[in-house]
Amino acid sequence: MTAASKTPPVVVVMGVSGSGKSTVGGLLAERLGVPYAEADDFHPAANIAKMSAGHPLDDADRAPWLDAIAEWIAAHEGHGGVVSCSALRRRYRDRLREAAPDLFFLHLDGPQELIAARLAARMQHFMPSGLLGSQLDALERLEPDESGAVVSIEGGPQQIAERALALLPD
Ligand SMILES: Nc1ncnc2c1ncn2[C@@H]1O[C@H](COP(=O)(O)OP(=O)(O)OP(=O)(O)O)[C@@H](O)[C@H]1O
Ligand SMILES: O=C(O)[C@H](O)[C@@H](O)[C@H](O)[C@H](O)CO
Repeated sequence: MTAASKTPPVVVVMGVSGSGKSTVGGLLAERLGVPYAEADDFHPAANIAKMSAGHPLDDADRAPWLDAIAEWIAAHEGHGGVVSCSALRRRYRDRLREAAPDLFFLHLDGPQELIAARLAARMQHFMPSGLLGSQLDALERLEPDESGAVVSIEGGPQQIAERALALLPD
């Protein structure tokens, strides 16, 4: 198969709030020439209200949100796409893989202090930086049988996107 005829992957850019999913996900989609979706756009209004009020989501809150993201993923399988989605727990990723078994997860990972500093500097976003602790508590890292890779969030967005591109499957 030539490179040109290769099917582009569907990639989930995962990680805790403030790890740079939206920033890097958008750049990655641009570089791959595939559609991009922001997982926050799939939340029911009640979820946004809950997080805005400083409360972490639970599994039940996340279920309809994951269903909607899974639908987007299924529609893009075979064509390619990038979606930013925290996908913190293994069972959330299992849910998304039901839509596309070959889904590739890029986990944006870095020191808590760096993420906290980026959140503190972020303006006009509904997610309170105080929820970072609960996000880190919920995080279950990629397991060896999961298709994916860990990307360091050190450096600038373009540098991280380059790093991420190099980790995508051939
Ligand atoms: N590599 C970087 N260097 C400096 N600042 C960055 C970098 N990546 C992202 N940022 C900034 O850090 C903040 C968090 O990034 P971003 O919103 O992309 O994270 P996120 O994981 O999508 O967060 P959330 O899940 O809460 O939506 C933003 O203000 C963004 O501009
Ligand atoms: O699983 C979750 O708790 C949510 O997806 C959060 O991660 C937020 O949506 C996001 O981080 C805020 O932008």
